[in-house]
Amino acid sequence: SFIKEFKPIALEDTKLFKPIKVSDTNLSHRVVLPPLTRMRASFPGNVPNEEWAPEYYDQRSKRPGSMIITEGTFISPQAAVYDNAQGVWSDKQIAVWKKIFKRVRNNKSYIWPQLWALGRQADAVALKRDGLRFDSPSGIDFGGKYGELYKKYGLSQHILTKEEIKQYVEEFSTAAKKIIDAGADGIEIHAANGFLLNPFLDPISNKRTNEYGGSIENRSRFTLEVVDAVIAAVGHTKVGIRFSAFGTHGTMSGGSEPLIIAQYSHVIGELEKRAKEGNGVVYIHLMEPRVTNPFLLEGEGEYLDDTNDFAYSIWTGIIIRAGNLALHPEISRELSKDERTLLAFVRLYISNPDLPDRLEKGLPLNKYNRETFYHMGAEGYIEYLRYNQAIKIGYN
Ligand SMILES: COC(=O)/C=C(\C#N)c1ccc(F)cc1
Repeated sequence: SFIKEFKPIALEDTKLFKPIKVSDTNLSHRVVLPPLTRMRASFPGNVPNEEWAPEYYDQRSKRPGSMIITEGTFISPQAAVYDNAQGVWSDKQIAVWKKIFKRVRNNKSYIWPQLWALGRQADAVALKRDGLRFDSPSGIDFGGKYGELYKKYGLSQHILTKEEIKQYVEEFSTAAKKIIDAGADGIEIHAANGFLLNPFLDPISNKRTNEYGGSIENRSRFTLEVVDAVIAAVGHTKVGIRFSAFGTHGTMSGGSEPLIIAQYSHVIGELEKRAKEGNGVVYIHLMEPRVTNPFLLEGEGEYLDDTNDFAYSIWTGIIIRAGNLALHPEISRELSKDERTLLAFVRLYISNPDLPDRLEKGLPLNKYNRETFYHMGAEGYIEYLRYNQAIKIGYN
């Protein structure tokens, strides 16, 4: 059914529906599908769901010139400790990715897999079962539901050595090369939401005193080494990166850390320096402070004391902004006034495969069901209806 208590506003007169060139891609609109894990990959093997994933991405890229960033996608087995999320390291995985890319390309749209490594947020049961490392920057006890689970399984955090950090850098660049060679239009480095790179960026979790910690520059090093290695592997025109400066998911500081804007200003400044040398990433993708934790419900845990505006005075390229926007069209209208801003909508794009058309015309939106975000099933993945299909069966 449609969301009742929400009055859609047509955004067709905004820049959101003005074409924009993003690196080698020609977008016909600026509504982006950002990453959200869907837990439909098969285990063992972390293979994308061959039956449903091509359909899922085909449905959401139907409007030619759309930009899709995929569900988080693991770079290696050590990075991959959620059984039903997909990876890019094996031939079996690549074979299904090629099917996905073909469907999106047939729609004349573009797809950017998000490259992911779990670090501190790996699943304790799987870590124990597979005898994998529970990787972290400094082994700081971070409590929460994760903390208890790790203790229950007798897991202690492994403080990454410099060699292991280099290994991860290598895995990011190898994964990027593989997935670009398989036909992706670009890749997004996941440096957000408390996963591998994020705890290195955050003083709450990174207490290292060697070159990977102890200062804003040193906390940025791992992320920037990944950026440089991926750019060296696939070229700067195919690389984006996602940050959640104000995020608290995974027991990150969020806005309570006075240094957090300085920290991200430094990283983004380093990206801008590379751009000025003709070797910069294509875009930076920022989670809005309004959404501090993707698992909280609308309006819960909002952080409204700061904005991502700081990034605009540092980074001069494309900025993608994501965070509870579809239900705030007045905010989308405001943010889209900026010439280089793309807006990402994940929950409503999941339940509205034709979301760009609906936002353009101010059409009612299908409700989404959180229960099926992360659950193995076609329901909640490929069964949501396009507007005309919904009307035909009597949605109101
Ligand atoms: C893929 O990028 C993410 O940030 C994923 C998650 C977050 N936050 C995520 C989604 C579903 C889960 F079950 C665990 C983590």
